[in-house]
Amino acid sequence: MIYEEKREQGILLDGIGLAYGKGAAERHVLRDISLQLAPGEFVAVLGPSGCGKTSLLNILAGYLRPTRGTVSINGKRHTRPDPEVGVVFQQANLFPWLSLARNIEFGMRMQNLPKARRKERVSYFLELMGLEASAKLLPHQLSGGMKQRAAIARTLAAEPEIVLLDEPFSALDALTRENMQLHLREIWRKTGKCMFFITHDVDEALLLSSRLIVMHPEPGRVVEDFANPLTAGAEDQSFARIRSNAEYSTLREHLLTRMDGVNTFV
Ligand SMILES: Nc1ncnc2c1ncn2[C@@H]1O[C@H](COP(=O)(O)OP(=O)(O)OP(=O)(O)O)[C@@H](O)[C@H]1O
Repeated sequence: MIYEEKREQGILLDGIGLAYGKGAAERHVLRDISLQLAPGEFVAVLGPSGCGKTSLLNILAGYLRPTRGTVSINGKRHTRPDPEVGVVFQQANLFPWLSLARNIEFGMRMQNLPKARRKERVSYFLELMGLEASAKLLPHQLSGGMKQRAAIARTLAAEPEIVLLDEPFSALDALTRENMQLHLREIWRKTGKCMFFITHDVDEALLLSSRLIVMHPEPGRVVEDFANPLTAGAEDQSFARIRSNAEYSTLREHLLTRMDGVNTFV
């Protein structure tokens, strides 16, 4: 019984396959992807362009129906977008007519959470993101990094089971990006959410994740899935310290080869 309860926790992808098009135009984009994602995991997903990372994220989000297989969340079939899955995109996509605080509150309003609870959570996330002083500003008055922090706060405030992030920092400059990475790590540690984080940046994946997944294309499939030894039990280490770990460059090279050398490793 205990085993049953444990087995049902988290997100389960079972035999996911996806084809776009029909007949002669049919293209198999994902094949037989089975993954179990546990609460509290930070999963970085790497892979060459076109290997199906975003398609997989869209299936997890409930935006796209797989051709084969199922997605379940805590034992319940997941087939359409719902508040259990939060999504953060490359561009912040804030509502331009709402203040930063109102943007963060938006998902909670949709869920009809009581006003006092909404207020409390907006304050919590404004503080967590270091955005208290900007609560009343409109999106066009914010920097790129602030907008993306607000977008992450808006997603988390709706209390999803899992947060899907599709290259959320790729539009930011290097300094803002590193700040955002630190913020995200802090938020992940404080909230204990499962993060499913797509990136092209091997360093970002190594610094942030607790688990690393590499996909290969045609059709998209998982070819590597392992716990990140650099961050295990060291989540509060500085990035410089993680980078100075003797294993860092070996692992980095390995991932780069796996991402690049698709033909060598198939
Ligand atoms: N709506 C669609 N119709 C047909 N083909 C599609 C569609 N969306 C994606 N594809 C194709 O599916 C494959 C996987 O695309 P996807 O965007 O999931 O890959 P990706 O790994 O996220 O790529 P990138 O890293 O460049 O964002 C690509 O070959 C793409 O051209």
